[in-house]
Amino acid sequence: MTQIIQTIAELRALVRGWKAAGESVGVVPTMGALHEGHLSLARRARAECERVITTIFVNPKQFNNPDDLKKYPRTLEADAALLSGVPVDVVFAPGVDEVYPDGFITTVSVGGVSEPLEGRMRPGHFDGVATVVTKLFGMTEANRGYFGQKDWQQLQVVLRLVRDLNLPVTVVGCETIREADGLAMSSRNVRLTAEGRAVAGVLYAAVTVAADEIRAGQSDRMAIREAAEKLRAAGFERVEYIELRDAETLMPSDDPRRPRRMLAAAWLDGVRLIDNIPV
Ligand SMILES: Nc1ncnc2c1ncn2[C@@H]1O[C@H](COP(=O)(O)OP(=O)(O)OP(=O)(O)O)[C@@H](O)[C@H]1O
Ligand SMILES: CC(C)(CO)[C@@H](O)C(=O)[O-]
Ligand code: BAL
Repeated sequence: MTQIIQTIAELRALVRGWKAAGESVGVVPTMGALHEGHLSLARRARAECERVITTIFVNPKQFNNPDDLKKYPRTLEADAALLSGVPVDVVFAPGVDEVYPDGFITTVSVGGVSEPLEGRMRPGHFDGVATVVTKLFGMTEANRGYFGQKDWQQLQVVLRLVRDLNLPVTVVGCETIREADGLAMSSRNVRLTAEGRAVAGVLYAAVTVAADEIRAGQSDRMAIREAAEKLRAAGFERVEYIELRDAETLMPSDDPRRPRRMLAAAWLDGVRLIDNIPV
């Protein structure tokens, strides 16, 4: 049976019982509006941990754009129903005041890997993510934390955070789940118009071709320029970035011996889509 819990005190009491019985705990942090991508994380946690907590919290501290926060889909009942099908043990859905009570002043800020790409386009975003993820690890006492590769830079930030602060949690990066046309599943996809949705798969297709070309020896710049042109031709109104980076540090990389990643962000229909693939 999946239980919905909204207070930290109740969550702690439950976790204390599990830990006393020697059970392992997995946490799947989300902002709700769940889709198959989230459920794949929850199923992996279910397979690997004795107890599973999915957190649903639209974290105001990681939104640099107030309109984005206001428009973020909120579907708690439907989310809880999907999670009871996994099933997870607990849906932890605290209110904003529970997570950030009066007087809250601490910020966790990861340097380096937080700075480029998403960090540059969304100032303060990764401080908000690092702060809330640190709190969620503390509240849930999780042994394992599950994160999607769709948010590749976020995954690297969390890995760095856990290493730097010696947090007793293993971070598990899970494969990106895609729609049939390659579009990475994302809660924000519901905001696309039918016309936008029909061309959104071009983002994944264009970076896939660029990565193939780079592997075949074409210059990075040329391959990336072609990908950006394909997006504009398909109707994307703005390409924020398409970059080839070191997969771990997210710094520019022309060393093919290190794992590299192509990462992209582009606007379609007023919706900001992101994607990334290995090169
Ligand atoms: N398509 C996906 N495949 C795998 N993991 C995913 C996918 N989409 C989201 N996740 C992961 O689920 C977790 C929660 O993400 P979040 O609630 O922000 O959902 P989202 O769909 O990414 O929403 P957003 O529109 O904010 O990007 C994150 O670790 C994220 O990487
Ligand atoms: C990890 C996370 C739940 C922290 O708010 C969020 O950034 C997300 O949904 O990816
Ligand atoms: N999915 C990552 C969290 C965010 O976009 O705010």
